[in-house]
Amino acid sequence: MGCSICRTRLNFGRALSKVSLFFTMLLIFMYFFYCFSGLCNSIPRTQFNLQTLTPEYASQNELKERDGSAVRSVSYDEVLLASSSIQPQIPDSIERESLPSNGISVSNTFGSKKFPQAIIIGVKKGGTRALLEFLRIHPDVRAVGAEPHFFDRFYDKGLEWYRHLMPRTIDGQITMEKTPSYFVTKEAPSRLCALNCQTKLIVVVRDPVTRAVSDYTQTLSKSPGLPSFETLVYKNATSRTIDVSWSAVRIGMYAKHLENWLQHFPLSSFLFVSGERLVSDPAGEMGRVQDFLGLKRIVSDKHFYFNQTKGFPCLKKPEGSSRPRCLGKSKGRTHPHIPAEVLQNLREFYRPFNLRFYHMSGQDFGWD
Ligand SMILES: Nc1ncnc2c1ncn2[C@@H]1O[C@H](COP(=O)(O)OS(=O)(=O)O)[C@@H](OP(=O)(O)O)[C@H]1O
Repeated sequence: MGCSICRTRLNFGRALSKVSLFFTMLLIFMYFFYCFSGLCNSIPRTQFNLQTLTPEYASQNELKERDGSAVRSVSYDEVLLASSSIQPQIPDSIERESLPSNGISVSNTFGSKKFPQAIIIGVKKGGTRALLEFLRIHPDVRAVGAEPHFFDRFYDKGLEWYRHLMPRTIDGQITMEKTPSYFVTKEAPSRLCALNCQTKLIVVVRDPVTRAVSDYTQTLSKSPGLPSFETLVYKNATSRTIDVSWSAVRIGMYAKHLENWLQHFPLSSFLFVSGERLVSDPAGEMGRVQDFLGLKRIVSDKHFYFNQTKGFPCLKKPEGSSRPRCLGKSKGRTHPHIPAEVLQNLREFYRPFNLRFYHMSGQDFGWD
């Protein structure tokens, strides 16, 4: 009798441990299922800097390049994806000055990753970084710091790859990105329209002559042996025919590129921001941008001061920082001297394109 009670207890104990083992296994299985379906990403995450992995801590607000290798902030997402099969190539064009000035990345741990509702699609060297950084002060704007280059270089990586690059947003916040090369990419408008034809498009335009020189200055800074501007700008030096195959020239033919976009998007989808006014009156231009995006006018003249040394407007309090900050050294560079006659030739070349662009956009930018 006593023994049968013992046996019953023993069997009950065994059954209990089997049941608890079963539930433990079930819990582990559910956890892995939850993670593999991507839901783990909603767990509050930390962000850290590669700086913490490097012996020397970069104390400056912008990321530094040391011995040619960039030290840059890496989000948890980037590390997560780098170890997975879908690797987001962090574009070379990643803007090092896009980080908060304390060097610590601030991550939104709530909300979800959505496709952008608004994109700064161009133009290269127009002032796109300044615009994005100014917009990021707005509490209802969340933007990717780097240029995703999805609709030009990385389209084959697929939409989920693209969405994953986006920051999390909560209701009422808009997701944004900037990739200036979209404006001149033939396939970009149809690809973007296939995703969302309601996307708001912002184009920062600047005098195409100055833009071309700025573009050349950037290339020269990377390749000091580059031929002179005047060598590259002419297809035929004797006849002084402008070489439209040179990207520094081609990008400035705004009317041509806009025509391509207008095949897929109505004019009302666009806001053209003056690159010149973004420097002379940043608050005024930001007012227009906020209205276009349906945002409350929060970014105002209170946020800017003119830095005499830099020669550009800078932010009193950039996103994630309480200290004033200007854009990095690669923004607002001194341009090399170009003979006045060459600039004049280029100005004449652009005139018909500019006039057509003013007509198409309904705005006179006064470049002529
Ligand atoms: N606030 C402020 N600070 C610094 N620079 C400013 C600012 N606003 C506009 N700009 C102008 O932005 C030009 C660079 O344009 P982008 O940011 O579009 O360049 S890029 O395409 O992302 O490389 C850059 O061109 P360069 O002057 O040739 O360097 C600037 O003239």
